[in-house]
Amino acid sequence: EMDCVSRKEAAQRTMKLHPMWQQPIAVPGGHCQSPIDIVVRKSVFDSALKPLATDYDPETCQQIWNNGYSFLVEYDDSADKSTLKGGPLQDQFRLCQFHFHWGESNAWGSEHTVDRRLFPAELHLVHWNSDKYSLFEEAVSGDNGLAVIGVFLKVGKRHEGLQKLVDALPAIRHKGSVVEFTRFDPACLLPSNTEDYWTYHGSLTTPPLTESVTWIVMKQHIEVSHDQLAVFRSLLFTSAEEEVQKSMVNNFRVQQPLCGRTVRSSFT
Ligand SMILES: NS(=O)(=O)c1ccc(NCc2ccco2)cc1
Ligand SMILES: [Zn+2]
Repeated sequence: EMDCVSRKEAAQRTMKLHPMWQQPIAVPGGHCQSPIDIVVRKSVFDSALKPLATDYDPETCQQIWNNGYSFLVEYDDSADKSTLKGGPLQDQFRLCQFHFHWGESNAWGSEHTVDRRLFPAELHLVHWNSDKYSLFEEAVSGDNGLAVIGVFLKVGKRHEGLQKLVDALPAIRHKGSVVEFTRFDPACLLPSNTEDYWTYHGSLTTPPLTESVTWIVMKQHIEVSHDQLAVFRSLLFTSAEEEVQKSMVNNFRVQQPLCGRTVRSSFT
């Protein structure tokens, strides 16, 4: 059972187990960190939780790039065009980007787990509270600033909507590369059932690890093919100039202590 460890211990765990971060990370407060293991039988049903209301405009899709942690598809969030409301949220949130986390094998790769079950990958759709803030950067460290939808990926049939994105990846193999990427509707990456989810208060899972996130983790996964996932693994952590190239795999953070938080479910 993961106890609520000291910040030092948590930082040591993160650093030791997670080669991606060499420098120790002093997390702000550190008792609402993500990801977590979702213990289904300990989640609390809340009948007030509404279905997710996403309203994404594919015309706001701008570019896809390799930031050295994952690859991001970025959206124009200068107006309320691609929005998320409903679910556990009281305010309106704007989509700014989505990205994934995955493993070197199909046996692991997700950040959240469900009753300790690992998935080969996890999609994060990142939104910020445009009722309270005027920029993502402000919302990152603000109260109730962010809402991230997590969707688990399983290996199975080919995901037709994902293929346009997979085809763009060879052009951004190295850290820092960017290509134009337009008219992509991220709604195609959501499961058919957007009523059933778990929600809890947590953090970003990469630096700055700020605890401003309302997490919404979908119960239903999406399926992608083995070959599509293999293209994710062809990306590199390293930039073109670096002599030693490192495959972009295992870009997930280890589970963090729940520290007494309640995970609510929108379904029984
Ligand atoms: N994996 S995730 O969904 O929790 C996530 C989402 C977004 C960022 N952004 C990090 C950032 C950039 C500028 C300020 O902050 C980091 C992590
Ligand atoms: Zn993420």
